Amino acid sequence: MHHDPVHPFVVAVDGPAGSGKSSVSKAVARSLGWGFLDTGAAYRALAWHTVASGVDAEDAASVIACLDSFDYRIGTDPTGYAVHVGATDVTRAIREPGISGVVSLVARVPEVRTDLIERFRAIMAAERRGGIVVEGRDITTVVAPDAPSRILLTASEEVRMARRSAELVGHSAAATGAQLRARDAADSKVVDFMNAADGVVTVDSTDLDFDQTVEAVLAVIRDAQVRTG
Ligand SMILES: Nc1ncnc2c1ncn2[C@@H]1O[C@H](COP(=O)(O)OP(=O)(O)OP(=O)(O)O)[C@@H](O)[C@H]1O
Ligand SMILES: Nc1ccn([C@@H]2O[C@H](COP(=O)(O)O)[C@@H](O)[C@H]2O)c(=O)n1
Repeated sequence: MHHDPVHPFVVAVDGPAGSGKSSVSKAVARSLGWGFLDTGAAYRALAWHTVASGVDAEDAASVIACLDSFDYRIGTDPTGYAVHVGATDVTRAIREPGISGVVSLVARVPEVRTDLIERFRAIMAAERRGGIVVEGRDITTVVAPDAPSRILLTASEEVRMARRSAELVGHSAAATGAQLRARDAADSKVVDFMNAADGVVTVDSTDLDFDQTVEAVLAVIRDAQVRTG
């Protein structure tokens, strides 16, 4: 398959919670001078919007109704990444455990997925840098199954829980770990991001530090660039 120079080179990255998808993908995009799209941020922003609208995230019909007023914007610049819903900057608020605790309820609704996937594809098509690193749960399989480089970024559950706990100061490690595990269990019912689909390269960062993981992902991308000409 040859890469079309008119369109950005798409790197699709999937993996479980806390595997390093967003931090590693952002660093990879920065190093290549490419764009970066965090699709989980959109599901989180919609969860934030439903909560802010007083909607029960368990009620799929009300969540679907929220899509009409979901004015979500995200940049693809890996050095200046921000998420807005309307005029509100929700970049930090969407990382709070309260949102992590309800986001899977929103993400399991098929109409939500169809709507957001359309938005992701429009953002990818509008990218004017040479490439874009897109990360989430179903990027390698549903959003961009034809991407020239597709990666499953994983790490043992123990390591992922430890990394996430180190990040969330002031929250109990046990509660953080339980939430991560519960989110993976709920999300796995919707898409398979624990097993690499055909043609997807696994990068396991359990025994790698951050820089080594970024380098391993860059090596996979370089191989794909050689393969696709
Ligand atoms: N190889 C690594 N070595 C050490 N720390 C890492 C490594 N990869 C990621 N991290 C750290 O692990 C934490 C979780 O990473 P990140 O938020 O990027 O994961 P994620 O997969 O996007 O998670 P989520 O799906 O929950 O949003 C961050 O603090 C990040 O800096
Ligand atoms: N492609 C995706 C990306 C994310 N989700 C859902 O959003 C949640 C938050 O994602 P993070 O990457 O920020 O952890 C995640 O738990 C999923 O519920 C998704 O369904 N598909």
